[in-house]
Amino acid sequence: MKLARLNGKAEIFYSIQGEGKNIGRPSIFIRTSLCNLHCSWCDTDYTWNWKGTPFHHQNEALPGYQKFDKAEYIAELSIEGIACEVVALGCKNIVLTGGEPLLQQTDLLDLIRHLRNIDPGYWFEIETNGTIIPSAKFDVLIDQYNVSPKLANSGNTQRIREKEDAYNFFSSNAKAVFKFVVNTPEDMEEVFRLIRKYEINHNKVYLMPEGTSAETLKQKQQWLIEQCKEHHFHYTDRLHIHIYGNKRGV
Ligand SMILES: Nc1nc2[nH]cc(C(=O)O)c2c(=O)[nH]1
Ligand code: SF4
Ligand SMILES: [Mg+2]
Repeated sequence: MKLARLNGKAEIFYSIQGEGKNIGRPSIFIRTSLCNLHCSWCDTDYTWNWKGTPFHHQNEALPGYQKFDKAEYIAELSIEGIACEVVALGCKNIVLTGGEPLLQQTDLLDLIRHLRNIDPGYWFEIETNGTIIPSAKFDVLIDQYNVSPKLANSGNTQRIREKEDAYNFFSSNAKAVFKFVVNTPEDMEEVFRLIRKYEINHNKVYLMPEGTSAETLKQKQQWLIEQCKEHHFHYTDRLHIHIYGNKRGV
């Protein structure tokens, strides 16, 4: 399957879950390549912003930014190869992320089965943008969906970012929690519209500030926490940014 490539190696790393419901929990991250969305602030643009594509990313404003060479930034690995690295890292909590990992759900299904054959105690959570419905076979094997639906602030059109069937699937799935990436107070109007439309329980909602530096996260913390208190949402920070900064593979 196609994983993101980091320093010549597939991006599989051992860290702590930095966001959401399981924040702070030691976890192995498996980062798939490819995404069906193109968020302007995406911190993993090396999984989709290929040379020759028309997509825009905010880093294009920075001097020296270049779109990515697809062949260079994708690592093709076998299920056995990935499992071998995971076993060597020795942790049983696995975070499947991307990119959009559900684009490769057939391969992920094989990977989950393979690892559970080795040890039934493996835990699998998946970070998804909530636009793709998992198959019934995939659904029975996954332990938790961390659904991060994208808002207008991502730069994606509503048609591609808001898939009604997928929203309805996740909002009625007991294993799903929702993580909204919020940039300005104005974004909250859209969050409320989505929560009402898809009848998402406030107790399953996490609000996370957008940002790839401790300073940016801090600036948005105060008013976001007030929103959480008022509407009974959870606040989630991005712990790995505070600990490691905006680095890959952490
Ligand atoms: N430590 C850490 N926690 C994370 N939670 C979600 C991540 C992601 O990139 O999907 C992520 C990540 O990249 N690193
Ligand atoms: S959905 Fe996630 S991986 Fe895809 S472009 Fe947006 S932030 Fe990046
Ligand atoms: Mg990340």
